[in-house]
Amino acid sequence: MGDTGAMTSPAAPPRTRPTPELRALAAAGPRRVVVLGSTGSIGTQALDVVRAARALDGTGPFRVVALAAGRRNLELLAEQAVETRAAVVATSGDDGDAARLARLIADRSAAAGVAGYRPEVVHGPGAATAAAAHPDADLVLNGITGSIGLAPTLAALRAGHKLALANKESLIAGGALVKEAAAATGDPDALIPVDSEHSALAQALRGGSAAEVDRLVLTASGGPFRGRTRAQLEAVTPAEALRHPTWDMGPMVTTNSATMVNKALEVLEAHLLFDVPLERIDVVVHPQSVVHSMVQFVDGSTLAQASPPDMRLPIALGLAWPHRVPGAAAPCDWTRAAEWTFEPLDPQAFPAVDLIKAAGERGGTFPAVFNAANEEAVHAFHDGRIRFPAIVDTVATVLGEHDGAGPLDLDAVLEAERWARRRAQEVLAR
Ligand SMILES: NC(=O)C1=CN([C@@H]2O[C@H](COP(=O)(O)OP(=O)(O)OC[C@H]3O[C@@H](n4cnc5c(N)ncnc54)[C@H](OP(=O)(O)O)[C@@H]3O)[C@@H](O)[C@H]2O)C=CC1
Ligand SMILES: CC(=O)[C@@H](O)[C@H](O)COP(=O)(O)O
Ligand SMILES: [Mn+2]
Repeated sequence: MGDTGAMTSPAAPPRTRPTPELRALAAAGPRRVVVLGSTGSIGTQALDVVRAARALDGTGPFRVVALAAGRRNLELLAEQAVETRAAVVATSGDDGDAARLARLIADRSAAAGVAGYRPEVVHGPGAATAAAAHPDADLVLNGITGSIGLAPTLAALRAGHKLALANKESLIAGGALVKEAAAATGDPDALIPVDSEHSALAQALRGGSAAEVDRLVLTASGGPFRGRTRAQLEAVTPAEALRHPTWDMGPMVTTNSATMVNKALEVLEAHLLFDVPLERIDVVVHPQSVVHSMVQFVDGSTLAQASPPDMRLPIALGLAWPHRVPGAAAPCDWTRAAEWTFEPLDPQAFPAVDLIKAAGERGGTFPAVFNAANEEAVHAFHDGRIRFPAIVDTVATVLGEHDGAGPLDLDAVLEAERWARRRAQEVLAR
């Protein structure tokens, strides 16, 4: 067997020089960026990208104008604020959290010799949404987890900003609402995928016209339980579900990878982003996570995007789109033997992809219900209240009871989500 590990382990990205495109981006004034979910996996890697890009030429193509996070890691949020000198720092926490955050920022800025730095600290459930609409921003990176990211997603687009979207749940729940908000900006590049598969697809789609696209093929690592039967999945533990074979991510997306709900969400995400019908979107299991997805064209040609698993690449491309950031991540080492394998998904053990295709065909609020029920079930699994297969079973039960008729507006989505969460809790308690 080839040495797959050597090709896939993220090494330090190579040091390099800015391209003329990136210089032009910086010369036009750096892209002013809001990072939502800055203390999480996507958020911290986004700040790595900003820092590394600055090191390319001393100034850099990005400037952080606002940061937003929850309330769990105010120390890190304060540290990030002092490093980036963001004008606005948002926490979803309460008055006490905001006061503590302001104190942490004051202490750290004094220690860093920038005692005069006093950002506006905003807090509460609407804080990330306010940050997303910051008037000085050009681009918002949404790295929040869950459909709680929908309001910030809509706020960013409605403020006319570009949206680099990692928070796939907001596109799933908001669907046409998010697409309409993106279209209303008048910017064909308003909605930029950051999810690795969709970044790969966006890159491969540069290889032909929309009419020349035959199928989209999303790769899936298969997660920690690849090859298990449904019966074997009954005994798996939360700790095992959090042991992703190739990516280091937050707990929700990691658990979703284990159930294949992540791939299900991504199939619908691809349909919404690229307007390819669901029946022409496939999933293939590729355990090495080096080929991030593929576009098959009508002439039989397939274009794939390949790189060792490292989110800094799609994040950097998302921040600079349509330009590439030199040295964003290490490339494949083509001088060493490697093996890439592909195998079909087992729909009996992992029915989530089939389930979302049916929900996507029904449209309306069905996808929002799928996601909301899943979020509740994932928490129940980690609390030890249900076994692993019950996560997707719960989603199926709640979807089966949903009446999604009616126009799709924000109120309808929020009401459907509330219903789905309530109903999921009842099903989970059985
Ligand atoms: N991680 C990855 O490699 C990938 C992630 N994604 C997607 O990106 C999104 C983020 O994932 P990931 O970074 O792994 O998740 P994490 O759990 O690591 O991070 C989530 C971030 O969101 C913040 N947050 C939570 N609630 C709020 C709120 N109400 N307002 C503002 N911020 C909030 C958290 O802050 P706090 O810590 O204070 O709670 C944290 O900063 C998900 O949608 C995921 O599916 C997609 C592809 C790859
Ligand atoms: C890195 C990324 O984009 C994740 O969404 C990843 O795809 C998860 O891996 P799975 O292929 O196991 O879902
Ligand atoms: Mn992905």
